[in-house]
Amino acid sequence: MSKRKNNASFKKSNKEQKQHGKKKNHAAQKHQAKPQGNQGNSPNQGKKAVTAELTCNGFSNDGKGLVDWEGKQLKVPYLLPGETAEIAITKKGKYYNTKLKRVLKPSKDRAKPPCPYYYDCGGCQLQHMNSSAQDQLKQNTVDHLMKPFVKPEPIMTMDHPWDYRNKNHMTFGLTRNRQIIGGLYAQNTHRIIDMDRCIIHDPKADQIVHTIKGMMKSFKMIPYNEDSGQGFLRHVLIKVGKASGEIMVVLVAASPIFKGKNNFVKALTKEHPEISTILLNINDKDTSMVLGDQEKVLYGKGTITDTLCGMKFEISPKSFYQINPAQTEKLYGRAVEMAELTGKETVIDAYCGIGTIGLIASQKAGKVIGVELNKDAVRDAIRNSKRNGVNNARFYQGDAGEFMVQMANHGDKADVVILDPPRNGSDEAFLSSVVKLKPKRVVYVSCNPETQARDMKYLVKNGYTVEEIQPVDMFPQTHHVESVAKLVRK
Ligand SMILES: C[S@@+](CC[C@H](N)C(=O)[O-])C[C@H]1O[C@@H](n2cnc3c(N)ncnc32)[C@H](O)[C@@H]1O
Repeated sequence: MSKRKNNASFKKSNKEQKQHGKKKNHAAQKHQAKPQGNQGNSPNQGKKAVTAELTCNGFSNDGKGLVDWEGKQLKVPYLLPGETAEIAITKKGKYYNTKLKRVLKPSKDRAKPPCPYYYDCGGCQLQHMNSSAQDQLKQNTVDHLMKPFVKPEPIMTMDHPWDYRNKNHMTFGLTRNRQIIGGLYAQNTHRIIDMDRCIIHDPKADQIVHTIKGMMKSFKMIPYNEDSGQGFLRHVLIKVGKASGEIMVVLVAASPIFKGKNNFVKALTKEHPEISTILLNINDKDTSMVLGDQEKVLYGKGTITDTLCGMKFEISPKSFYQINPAQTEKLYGRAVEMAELTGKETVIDAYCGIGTIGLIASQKAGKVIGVELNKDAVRDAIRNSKRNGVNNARFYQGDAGEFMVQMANHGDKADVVILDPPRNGSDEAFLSSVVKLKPKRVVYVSCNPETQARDMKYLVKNGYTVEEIQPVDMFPQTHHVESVAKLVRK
């Protein structure tokens, strides 16, 4: 983003920050009877809105209600199937922006969002639905996408679908009258919503952020300003070992010069003796990425450890670790079951992160080969292998696709391939090499069933059958859903 663009958005942000309290109360008064939507199919381009009374006839995969209007299907945030509502529609060119003005006939699935920031934040998309309706929506999403393969199993749900996130990051800023605020961004903006609690975060993590926010003034820690490039503290990232109770605090700053750091660390750990480690991460780039390249340990060992499926895992600040460990145990349990290991197999754990799935599978396999792009995560995986006394697993750093191409070219063998790629799925280099390697089983773990279905279509065209699909609710209150599938060679 250019500086010029940043400046323009800052002016808007300041104005929005000033109006925020007023606007929020207004929405809170209204939302029970008249849910407010503020995100549509396109940016609102300022044309006069038409209000239409429409009935919702379905759901989009991202949790919005679908309505038909003038021969078009439009998405309406916060609208539920079966509901009739007044909807403001703005059209410019071929784009439409919709806003839910008033629900005239509410659905029995409608719930009052417990979070006061829900309609402003956008981090969650489904708090206006009760739990069983959320489960049904995710089930329907996976069922629909997996129709060409096999009927998915019932979704594995979470008993207490709150407080589950073991990782959070909050951003800091200044209001016009130079009060420090901190919280999450409002949806589709870089405007900070000043908040002390996000009800899907680990509560302890939010308490630590609240303490830091309170300490910033006395330590003269100025929040970083994206537009001017001035200031020090950009974000605080917290990782919590839900089983171990260990906590990592990462202070993300624009500069390595941290005056008073020893006193700051002393004061923070005095207030929160449960903190295991504190790091300073330097991010001096004009970027929306949270973490920069350099980091320095200020307190403790720089990593935390957590227990998952009976094994211990060390986690670095930049390594991926599943954000909902209670549901991850269910997910990994099904993945290992689907791998049908007898103790002899060579298993590839592709996109392995800190080695979690591969190391858990290693107890039932002949040999595990893990591959991962992030070098910190690979270092963690190797350490985790030693820590758990595993001697039949090897981990390599590199692109999973290139690694598999090399394996296929060398004529290497694999009995089972487990893959767990990022949201955009795998690539043809990887999938075509799987086909060449001819593993008996492929276990595909995914946080995006859309790309999972796309990739499985390729494997099915090239000699595999999908035998089982298990959806897991790893991200309650949001529209995201995880799914694991078992494919076997015909
Ligand atoms: C969804 S995470 C899964 C990690 C791990 N399996 C777990 O359950 O914790 C995806 C991982 O893929 C890694 N990754 C992203 N692109 C990659 C690539 N091209 N090759 C190898 N690994 C990649 C990311 O760094 C991340 O650790």
